[in-house]
Amino acid sequence: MPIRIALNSEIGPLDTVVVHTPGQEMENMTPETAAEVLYDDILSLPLALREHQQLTGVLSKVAQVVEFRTLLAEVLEQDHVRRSLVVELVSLYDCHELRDDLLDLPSEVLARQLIEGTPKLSISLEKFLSPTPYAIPPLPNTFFTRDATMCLNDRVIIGSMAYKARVAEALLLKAMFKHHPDIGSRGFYFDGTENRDSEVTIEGGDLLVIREDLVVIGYSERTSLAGIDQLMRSIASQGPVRNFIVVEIPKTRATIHLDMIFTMVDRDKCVVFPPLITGPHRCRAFHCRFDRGDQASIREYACVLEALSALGVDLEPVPCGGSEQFNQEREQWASGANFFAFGPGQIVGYAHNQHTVEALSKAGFNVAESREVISGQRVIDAGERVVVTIDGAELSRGGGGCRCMTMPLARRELD
Ligand SMILES: NC(=O)NCCC[C@H](N)C(=O)O
Repeated sequence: MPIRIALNSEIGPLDTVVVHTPGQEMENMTPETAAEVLYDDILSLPLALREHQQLTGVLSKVAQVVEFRTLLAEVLEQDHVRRSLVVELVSLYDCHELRDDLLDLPSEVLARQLIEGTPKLSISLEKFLSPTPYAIPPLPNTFFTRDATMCLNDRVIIGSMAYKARVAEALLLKAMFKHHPDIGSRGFYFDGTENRDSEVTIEGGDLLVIREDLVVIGYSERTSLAGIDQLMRSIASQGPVRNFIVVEIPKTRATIHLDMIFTMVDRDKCVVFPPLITGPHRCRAFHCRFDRGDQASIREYACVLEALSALGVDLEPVPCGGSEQFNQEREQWASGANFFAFGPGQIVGYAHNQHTVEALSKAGFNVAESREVISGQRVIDAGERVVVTIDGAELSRGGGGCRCMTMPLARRELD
């Protein structure tokens, strides 16, 4: 399965996507520790798994779906990778006493354990009295494969995570991209794990690839201005991206990333949270263009749709939650604007956001249930506009939707 990184849109027909089926890490938290690991509540793994299987079931019908856990285990077979990753993690969490035990584990067990958490050895009073049973903590956000690394054109971006709870995800994924023998790229546009300057943060939910030369970036709770400036310069110096539209979004829990309020779903359509994208309090957008060197010329627009239109991308907004603000707010909170496109006009999202699904139907999308797509009863025609719905009442309580749970590596060109 050799994979070449190739991604120049949000909606090109999907070839390969990385997902992570949640494991025990999802239940390795208590109500007290949930907030620390960026959860709003504790989740039930069996319920979440059932829903996640609907997502992977649908995507497997149309593309190659690869499990992060498998890729990680494969890359850990290389001794130098295993050694450098383990050393990096025991240093990050100050638990050098675990190094040799970890190095001795079979690759599959080690891969699982690095995600599910490594129990502590109480070799000091501080460790003995520490309230957590873990030396290397579980990574319950791993199933949001979107955020820690990103693909753009034929290269990779390694995120600079805003919270320590997600830093290890970036290290594990970086090892995968750097060393997996079957994954080929032209290298990294940016490596946010290199210089851990706390001012510089970048997460994948804030990066939308519109065209080979055009990217939209959210300036959010998770992605800082310092991060955006560095990222833009680094990408522009390597090309072919020259145009960036930066959208300044509120720094709130409901809007951690831009993809929670804006996702592209077809050549001419996007799903938006109206209060922040089209309404009177819409977020301003800045077109940053790099023509010469690392200096940007910047122009402000009233909103992202205006900025995109000026660059030749006209998108009709479909309102998350329909026409009533009350429903828009409820459904946005439940990841109602967060769709994943597996082809132009072919998207997957949560069934519980009924007003959003209805708005998509009005905008010309057929509605299909994941069960019928997976069983083969419902075949998706080439060129059909369709939203496939999955159950997501449990998954969405982890704080994200279908775009957050998918990291596309390769899409075909749009014609
Ligand atoms: N792209 C996204 O919006 N991802 C959702 C991430 C949710 C996760 N609990 C977090 O707070 O990082």
